[in-house]
Amino acid sequence: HSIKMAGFRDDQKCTFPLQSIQDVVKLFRIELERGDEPNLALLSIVVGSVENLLTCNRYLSPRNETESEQNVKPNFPILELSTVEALYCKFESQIKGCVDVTQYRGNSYASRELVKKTSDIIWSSLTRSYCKDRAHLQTLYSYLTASDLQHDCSWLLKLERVATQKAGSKKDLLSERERGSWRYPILMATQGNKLDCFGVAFAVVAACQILGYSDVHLALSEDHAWVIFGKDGEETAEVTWHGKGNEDKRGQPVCGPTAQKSWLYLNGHPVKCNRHTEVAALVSGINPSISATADSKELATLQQKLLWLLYDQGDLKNYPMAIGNLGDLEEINPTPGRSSPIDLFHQAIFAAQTHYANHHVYPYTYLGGFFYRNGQYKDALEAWANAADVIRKYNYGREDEEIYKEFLEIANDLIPHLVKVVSNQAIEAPEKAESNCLHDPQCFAHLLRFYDGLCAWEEESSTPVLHIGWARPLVATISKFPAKTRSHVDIKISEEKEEKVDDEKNGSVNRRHSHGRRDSLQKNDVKNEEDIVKTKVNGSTNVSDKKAGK
Ligand SMILES: CC1(C)CN=C(N2CCN(c3ncnc4sc(CC(F)F)cc34)CC2)S1
Repeated sequence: HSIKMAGFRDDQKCTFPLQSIQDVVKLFRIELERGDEPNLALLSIVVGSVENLLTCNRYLSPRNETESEQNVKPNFPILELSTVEALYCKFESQIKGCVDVTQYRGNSYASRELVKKTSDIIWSSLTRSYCKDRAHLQTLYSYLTASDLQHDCSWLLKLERVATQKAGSKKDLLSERERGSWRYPILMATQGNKLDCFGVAFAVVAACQILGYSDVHLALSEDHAWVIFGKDGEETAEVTWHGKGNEDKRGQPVCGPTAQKSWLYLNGHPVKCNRHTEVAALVSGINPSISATADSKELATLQQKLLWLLYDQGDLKNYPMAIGNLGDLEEINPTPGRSSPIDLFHQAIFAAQTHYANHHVYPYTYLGGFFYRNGQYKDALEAWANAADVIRKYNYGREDEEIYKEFLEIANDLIPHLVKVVSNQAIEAPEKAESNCLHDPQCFAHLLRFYDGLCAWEEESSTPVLHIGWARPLVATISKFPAKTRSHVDIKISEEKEEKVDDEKNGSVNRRHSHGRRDSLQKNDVKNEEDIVKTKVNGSTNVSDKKAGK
């Protein structure tokens, strides 16, 4: 049956061909500022095309012809409207060809069947087997074009070079524009649909937008993505897989015991996107890495400018990770007149505290990582202790590996390194010993709070967290703090009766006994209040706060 192709509007077309970072930013500005919804499929194809050219296809522009292939420095590809339209129409016809919306006519909200059907279309068209955590698999460009040929791309470039050299005279040199467009049909010819976990979820939302369902939106945790739909976005559905070796739960709602306690689902505090936040997720997902050691500067600059555009529109206000990504980019390449990385990381923390009941870990690890890289070790320990105060709210489950690895690296790699550096400082510059971290009880208090959070995370969990591999670095770290420092940390055992603390972990009321051990009680078996005491850990410094590096 004939499918009506919705071409692009004039204000979208007028920005093509895209030949610079500014052109792409202008297209995004038009999409974001217009009254109607930004077109997720269009923007994903554009970003994916540019990313592919700047990282996989090591774009050669005529000016670089003479330079040897190795140190080619791309400036910016030329992205033709025809290429983007062709890929968009391919996606649109595939989706509209497979979903008979007349079957769902009537209710203006999407149904679970429709969401599952859309997910099945994307899912069943993915290449059989491929490396799922490879880079550059997050956009519709990757889904709609062959990535297999990318490896042969050098063959393609050599073929072109031979062809143009054969042509001899200048006039036969194909213009970059023609060569560029000629190059695409081959990439489109073979199937090669690849997407990563996030890419599948994004593709489902983009497909539902094309089908006219404005209620289907992306829900994002710190390591997973699913969709919300229906009246007030009350319905949830898994649409993609998570991790390795986990059976996918596509079509099922996100609920039940696993979703309530595990970090993977953020205990009911995921980022619930609107169309603008979905554009922010697409931009956050831009991956400038060319190789393990090299990044495309152009692509990083594009990502940074697009994030500032979204920031200025207020679209990052409830998206802590996107603000964190911007902070990382600003650390590498500061934009004059803009917020500092530390300000941005604090804005991400504020967003998590304001919108998500402080249930997100990454805002604190963004900040901790920044302090660590910049040698501000006391602040790093405090940020990591705050991160541990978040994870203590959860039970550790088998799909929480990513955050487990994050804390493992902090505890067994970053903190031991930090402690080695400061103990060398104490030896090399004894006169500065007073401001040294190892002589600051507050640093030791942060360390204890960090480990206490990990212990609390483990309690009542189905899977243990800590093991002997954690103990060795812990002992080494603690023993670097002199007894004098440790003695100044007063662990207050106050006899006052503790307020009931409703720990969101499992609805139980948590109380602390005099030994600081946490013993969670179920709601119904309330113990005798008198033996409940409160323990507080904080460092009282033997130097003024100022000198303690506050
Ligand atoms: C402090 C860190 C270790 C540095 N980067 C971190 N990131 C955390 C993950 N990142 C993200 N940045 C924006 N949005 C999202 S949504 C998502 C889950 C996925 F399944 F959809 C991940 C993620 C970006 C990078 S955490």
